[in-house]
Parts: sequence; C-alpha cells; structure tokens
Amino acid sequence: MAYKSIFKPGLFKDDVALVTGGGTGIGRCIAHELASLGATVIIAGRKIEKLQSTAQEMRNAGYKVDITQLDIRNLDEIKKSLNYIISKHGKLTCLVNNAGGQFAAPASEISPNGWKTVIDLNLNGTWMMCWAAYHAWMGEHGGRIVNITAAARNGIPFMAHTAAARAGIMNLTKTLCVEWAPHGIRINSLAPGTIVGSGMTRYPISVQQTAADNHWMNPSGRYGTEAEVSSAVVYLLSPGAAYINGITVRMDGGRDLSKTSFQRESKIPIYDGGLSVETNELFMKLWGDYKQIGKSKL
Ligand SMILES: CCCCC/C=C/C(=O)SCCNC(=O)CCNC(=O)[C@H](O)C(C)(C)COP(=O)(O)OP(=O)(O)OC[C@H]1O[C@@H](n2cnc3c(N)ncnc32)[C@H](O)[C@@H]1OP(=O)(O)O
Ligand SMILES: NC(=O)C1=CN([C@@H]2O[C@H](COP(=O)(O)OP(=O)(O)OC[C@H]3O[C@@H](n4cnc5c(N)ncnc54)[C@H](OP(=O)(O)O)[C@@H]3O)[C@@H](O)[C@H]2O)C=CC1
Repeated sequence: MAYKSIFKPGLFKDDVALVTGGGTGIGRCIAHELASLGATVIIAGRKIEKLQSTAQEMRNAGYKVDITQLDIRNLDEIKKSLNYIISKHGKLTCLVNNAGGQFAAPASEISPNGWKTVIDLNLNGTWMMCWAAYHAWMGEHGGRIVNITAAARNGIPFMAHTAAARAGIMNLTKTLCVEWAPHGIRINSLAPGTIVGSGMTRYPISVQQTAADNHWMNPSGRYGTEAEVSSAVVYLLSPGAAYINGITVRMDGGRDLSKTSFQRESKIPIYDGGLSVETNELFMKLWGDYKQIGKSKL
C-alpha cells in the first residue's frame, strides 16, 4: 500500500538515501516515506531477515529499495556498505542515522561495559556513519544528514548512558554543520520523546507499563507516532529546509517543558541561611523533613 505522505510526489526522485535501522520501527517508516516520494532507499541493520521483510513490503508498494547488512559499531562493515551503495547506486545524497538503542537501568546499576556498549552504539556509531559517508561521497559532492537522537535536553532518568550519548550527537551535529557546510553538507538532528511502535516493545514489560501509565505527563496527552517522526525527518532532508543547519528538533509533544517529577518526596537537604520563612502548611509539606524545623522557626 502506498505511504500517505504529506509531501509532494517525486520530491526525492534524484536521491539515494541510506536509513540505518531501516528494517524496523521509525527507520522502516522513514524508508517507506522517502521511497514513496521517489528516492532510492537503502535500509541497513544487523539482522538480514528484518531488512529483507521490510524491503519486500516496499517492493510490493512499487518502491526502489535495496538492503545492506552492517553493524554501526564496526567501521569496516560501514565502509563496505558505503562502497556497495556508491558502486551500485552511484551516489549517496541522504543519510538518516536512525539505528540506536539502550536498556533502562538506574545509573548506579549500569556496569562499565553496559555504559561503553550504549555509548559505542549511539555516539560512536553515529559518528562513524557520518565520518564514513563524508569520505565515501558527501565530502566531495555534498549531502544531507539527519541524526535521530532522543529528547535528552534535561537528561533521561534510568537511561543516563543514552542521554549522554544523544547529547554528544546533538553537539557533534553543531560542529559538523560548521566544518562541513563548505562541502555542501547540511546536518541536523531530531530528538523524539516516547514514540509508540516496535522500539518500546523491546523493553521489559515493567518498563513498558511505566511508560504507558505516564502518558498523561505529556502536555499533548499522548505519545507520538513513527509517521510524525518520519515527516519531520523528510522535511529536514527536503529542499524546503535548505537553510536549516546544525539544529536539533525536539519532537516530544512538549514533554521536555513539563516539570512533572519522578521524585515524590525530597531527601535533598535544605539551605535556609538561618532565616525563618513566611509560608503555610501547604508549602511546608513540599519540603519534607524540613517541615518540622520550618514550623519551629515560624
Ligand atoms: C525521551 C525518552 C526516550 C526514551 C524512550 C526510548 C525509546 C527507544 O529508544 S526505543 C528503542 C530502540 N531499541 C532498543 O533500545 C533496543 C533494546 N536494547 C538493546 O538491544 C540492548 O540493550 C543494546 C543494543 C543497548 C545492547 O545490546 P548488546 O550489544 O547485545 O549488549 P549486551 O547484551 O552484550 O550487554 C552489554 C553490557 O550491557 C549490560 N546490559 C545489557 N542490558 C542490560 C540491562 N537491562 N540492565 C543492566 N545492564 C544491561 C550487560 O550486562 C553488559 O554489561 P556486562 O555484564 O558488564 O558485560
Ligand atoms: N521509540 C521511541 O520511543 C524512541 C526511539 N528513539 C530512537 O529512534 C531510533 C529508532 O528506534 P525505534 O524504531 O523505535 O526502535 P527499533 O528497536 O525498532 O529500531 C532500532 C533499529 O536499529 C537497528 N540497530 C540497532 N543496533 C544496531 C547496530 N549496532 N547496527 C545497525 N543497526 C542497529 C535495529 O536493527 P537490527 O537489530 O537488525 O540491527 C533496529 O532496526 C533509535 O535510535 C531509538 O533509540 C529515540 C527516542 C524515542
């Protein structure tokens, strides 16, 4: 079935686009949308069955699609895939660094290797993809890159590793924008909040349940869709975004602006400078143990 994009048919007819993690979830959706707009889309990932199945459904829709198997943590595999793309399809005009992931754990329980694994996947993997695309094609011919990160501006509780990695990508995006603009490369990032789809189902059911229960904390009152992420990516890759360079688009329904706290009771000691405070019972409660001291001072 043809993808129902809001963009003009044929918009990407001259493009060859590589979407990492394109076999599932958000990447699959982006691959469908770009291909529906005329691009030749190459989807990449580690598991060949997922790539083959998505490629088949895209072919059934009449799209131009190819696959390449790679682990974005392995530079040799990345180079091999890019060589294949350039030799078979003649160019690489768009790169979507979508592959990534993490596990949920309190920061204190992340082992050194657990930390390294997530940094290698998200930060180093994205960096190596950008670096290799530059050397394989874009440094000489230009191109457009979108990095999928995660809404990490205020950190992500229980995902300290990925929050740090994604913040690194957002900063990398700024540096590469400045260094690579003279080469005709435009690079931006997109930071989704919680998106309903295959990604969330990979977590233990308790994590999924907590996420589902907390949907009301989002000012939009719901989570996002893969198609909503995809249309923003497609816009950033399109000629209409020609003057957008080096930014990160936050796409989380406003969650980042909501201050709803994970913490119900404060255990952080209070500093008062020795002065009494004019307040009432209602606000004293918010200071937890300090309530007693506060009362005696008032
Ligand atoms: C703004 C909010 C956004 C939040 C919502 C985000 C949603 C998404 O991103 S959707 C997700 C996309 N998909 C995924 O995240 C995939 C799920 N994750 C994984 O597949 C894996 O966790 C991995 C890719 C991140 C790592 O896999 P792998 O390379 O196979 O690593 P190992 O299993 O060998 O483990 C390495 C290292 O990490 C420790 N570890 C793994 N899982 C956990 C865990 N649940 N808790 C604690 N530690 C874990 C593991 O023990 C190893 O460390 P050592 O034991 O010290 O060797
Ligand atoms: N869903 C959500 O709520 C959010 C998702 N994100 C991010 O969006 C991106 C897509 O997630 P989503 O579609 O939801 O989840 P999925 O788990 O469906 O997608 C992750 C994709 O990345 C690929 N991948 C993982 N590791 C590697 C690797 N080492 N090398 C190559 N490919 C790899 C996987 O394929 P394979 O296993 O075959 O390699 C898979 O296709 C991820 O970076 C995710 O962290 C960010 C914020 C929120």
